[in-house]
Amino acid sequence: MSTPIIVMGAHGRMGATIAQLIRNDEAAELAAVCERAGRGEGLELLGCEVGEELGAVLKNHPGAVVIDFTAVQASLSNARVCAEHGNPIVIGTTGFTPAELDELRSIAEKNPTFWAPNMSVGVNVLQQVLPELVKKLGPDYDLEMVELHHNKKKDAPSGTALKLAECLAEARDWDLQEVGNFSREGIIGERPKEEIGVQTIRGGDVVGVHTVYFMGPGERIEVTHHAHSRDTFAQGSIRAAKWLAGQKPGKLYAMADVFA
Ligand SMILES: NC(=O)C1=CN([C@@H]2O[C@H](COP(=O)(O)OP(=O)(O)OC[C@H]3O[C@@H](n4cnc5c(N)ncnc54)[C@H](OP(=O)(O)O)[C@@H]3O)[C@@H](O)[C@H]2O)C=CC1
Ligand SMILES: O=C(O)C1=N[C@H](C(=O)O)C[C@H](O)C1
Repeated sequence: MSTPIIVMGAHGRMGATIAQLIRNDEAAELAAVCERAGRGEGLELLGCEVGEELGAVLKNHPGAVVIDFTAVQASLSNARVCAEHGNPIVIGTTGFTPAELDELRSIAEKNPTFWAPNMSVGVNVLQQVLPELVKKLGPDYDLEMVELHHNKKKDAPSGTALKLAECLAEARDWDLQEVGNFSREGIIGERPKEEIGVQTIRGGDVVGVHTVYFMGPGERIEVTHHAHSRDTFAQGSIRAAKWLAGQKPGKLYAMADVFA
């Protein structure tokens, strides 16, 4: 069976990658792509419907799954439109505030909705493994993270870094809102024990690198995930779309649900 998929932001770095991979996937069909009004030039080469307004496109494709890697306000609006039409939606956009994520959670109660700040297999395995490392190393190890991305990225720290930092914090029974330190400058004094530092580096065409440091007495462990290309995220989103097509609403699904 082939899952019909609609790709938002099809000229974007992720949208374009996802649309191409769907075309090469026998178990998925590129039903339509959407771009901002007047920005659809060249997309007709994809051989599917090219739309500007999601609601109008969904009327032609009941049941199709929408994949959205755009921007926070666009993704929220697209999630609302999908809920009106009953089309499932997979969102990869990062930079949501806690309140905006709450809105996605409430939409997910009525319509199948999925969000993951990183759709690679490796990062999702890291989410399971990092808490084990925190617990096995014990409380003497300081936890820090550095994330590198390309110079076009708009949000900081990355959604992945925030998610991994949440995993670290939970493993220590800490609240990231209280212990997260996202910038250091000046005479800041000694590092508090209850802290997780997350530093952001931007430059060039780096696809995405996340390093978690466990720094203790006399030694340190560094765990790094390198994304070699956007295909790894795109393949994850297509896998999630195929999976979401068969799900009922109820919760905001994540990659762990797909792997379960
Ligand atoms: N979850 C994951 O695994 C991954 C998540 N991401 C996240 O995905 C998002 C997109 O990344 P990327 O592809 O690099 O970004 P791009 O800027 O390359 O692409 C975004 C696309 O969305 C469109 N868009 C943005 N805002 C709007 C809007 N308000 N209305 C309609 N269309 C809009 C853009 O159009 P225009 O150019 O006209 O603005 C563009 O086509 C980011 O939040 C990024 O962090 C990225 C990689 C992996
Ligand atoms: O904007 C990107 O490029 C990426 N964004 C995601 C994030 O913010 O974590 C995932 C990946 O690292 C690439």
